Amino acid sequence: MANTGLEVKQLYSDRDDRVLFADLCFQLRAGELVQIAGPNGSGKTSLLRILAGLSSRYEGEVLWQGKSLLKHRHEYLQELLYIGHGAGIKAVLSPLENLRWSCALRGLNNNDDKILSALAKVGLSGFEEQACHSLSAGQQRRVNLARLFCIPASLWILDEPFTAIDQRGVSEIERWLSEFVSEGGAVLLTTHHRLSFAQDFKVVTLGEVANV
Ligand SMILES: Nc1ncnc2c1ncn2[C@@H]1O[C@H](COP(=O)(O)OP(=O)(O)OP(=O)(O)O)[C@@H](O)[C@H]1O
Repeated sequence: MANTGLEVKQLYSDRDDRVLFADLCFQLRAGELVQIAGPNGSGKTSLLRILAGLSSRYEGEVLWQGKSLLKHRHEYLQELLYIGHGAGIKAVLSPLENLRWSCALRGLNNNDDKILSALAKVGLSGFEEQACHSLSAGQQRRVNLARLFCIPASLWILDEPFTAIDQRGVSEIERWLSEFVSEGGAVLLTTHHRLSFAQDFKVVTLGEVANV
């Protein structure tokens, strides 16, 4: 099959002599969502960073559309939208400026109409030109999430996308994920929240770590 999405084959990674995961195998196809689950410190963020092309601390293979991520990194990154668990925005810039910057990194210039409609979609109408440091934690998170709607991608990798988001916002994000998947997008995410998702989805659970 030509379009095989993301394939993780026999992935191994460790930190400070502690194995985070070994022989990890799973596949994420177009039109699917996979949740990476596991307790604090089990390696979810480490895995997502590897799959976002930000870390090479691993052994094994990661393929996108059947091609090695290592050999076709640039091509892969053009199709990927990664939102990490940090704020991911520059506090001194406004939402509009932050998103202009994100879009420009993908070669998308003169994209203000799309950016403004993305900001409206995430509930930030009226805050477009206010410095991000003066926004609430949830609003800052929403600035980051607005990237979903102004940067085209076929794979979303999202690390704790619901952090700091209110209850209504969580349902909205779940709906956005569901719509993206229905349109053939692929989503890989971590969350400690119990996902309420319209379609079936897979859960890949990373190993237990010390109980606290
Ligand atoms: N930059 C780093 N330097 C050293 N150790 C690190 C670093 N980043 C992560 N680790 C270690 O790797 C392990 C896995 O961390 P990771 O952030 O991937 O876990 P996680 O499953 O995402 O946790 P959480 O649910 O708390 O977000 C932890 O033991 C952590 O201490």
